[in-house]
Amino acid sequence: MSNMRTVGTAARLASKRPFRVSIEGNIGSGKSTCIKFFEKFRNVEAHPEPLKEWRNVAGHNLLGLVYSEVNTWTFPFQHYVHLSRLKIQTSPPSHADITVKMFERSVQNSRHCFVENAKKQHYLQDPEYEVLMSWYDYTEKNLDIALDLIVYLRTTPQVVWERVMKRGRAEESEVPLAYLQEVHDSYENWLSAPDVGCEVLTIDADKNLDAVVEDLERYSYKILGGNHTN
Ligand SMILES: Nc1ncnc2c1ncn2[C@@H]1O[C@H](COP(=O)(O)OP(=O)(O)OP(=O)(O)O)[C@@H](O)[C@H]1O
Ligand SMILES: Nc1nc(=O)c2ncn([C@H]3C[C@H](O)[C@@H](CO)O3)c2[nH]1
Repeated sequence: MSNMRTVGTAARLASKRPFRVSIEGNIGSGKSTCIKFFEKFRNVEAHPEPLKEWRNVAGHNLLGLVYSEVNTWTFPFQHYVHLSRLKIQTSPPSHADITVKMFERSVQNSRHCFVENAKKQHYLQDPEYEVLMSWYDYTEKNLDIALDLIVYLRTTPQVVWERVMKRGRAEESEVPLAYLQEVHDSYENWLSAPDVGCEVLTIDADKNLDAVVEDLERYSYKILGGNHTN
């Protein structure tokens, strides 16, 4: 992991790219809420998840389709998620004094979390999985998508399921607790491994909003790259 981190840091220093932070967590864990908290900093460029894009791909709501027919639409949906995340993660900063680029989930998340789960649950056929892996391998070898920090909003499936049902996004209205358990387990497998490739700051996001905001405040120096030499 330290070598991966060195590579990432070296790439950042060489290209003087901003500090890259991915806000990670289950559906309904509070990522958008976290992004909104940091948007107020002038030197931060924050990117929420491109839901609008996923809901209108030449008039097709891919997000709705993947929830309605998961076996048919996971493969195309993961392709489009890859494209949209790649655009966010590799685009240059919007102006010169941006020193932190923050986004909701990442290319690494798709590969190590959602696509791994889709393979495990057979939402993807093996050949489809291998095609996606070829994309990820090429991307990681040829583009600088390295992350400097992951903020993991860790939750329990029951808590986020209640939030998702209360929030009431149309596409997610039928999401079973079991699916949130799958996504949770995929996150845990990914972020508890020794070779994530960057530091992981875990925050207990089961807590109420005020308590989580207090933690974001407490860790904001670190989340905004304070401990890294720019
Ligand atoms: N700590 C919290 N306590 C209670 N409710 C919360 C908390 N954090 C977020 N919420 C609420 O839960 C819902 C989900 O929050 P949010 O949209 O930030 O999650 P998210 O991680 O962005 O979800 P998704 O992955 O689906 O985009 C929202 O209605 C939000 O107001
Ligand atoms: N299948 C699948 N693969 C992904 O890579 C992925 N990334 C996000 N999402 C879903 C979760 C929320 O419903 C909604 C907003 O996070 O989009 C995904 N679903």
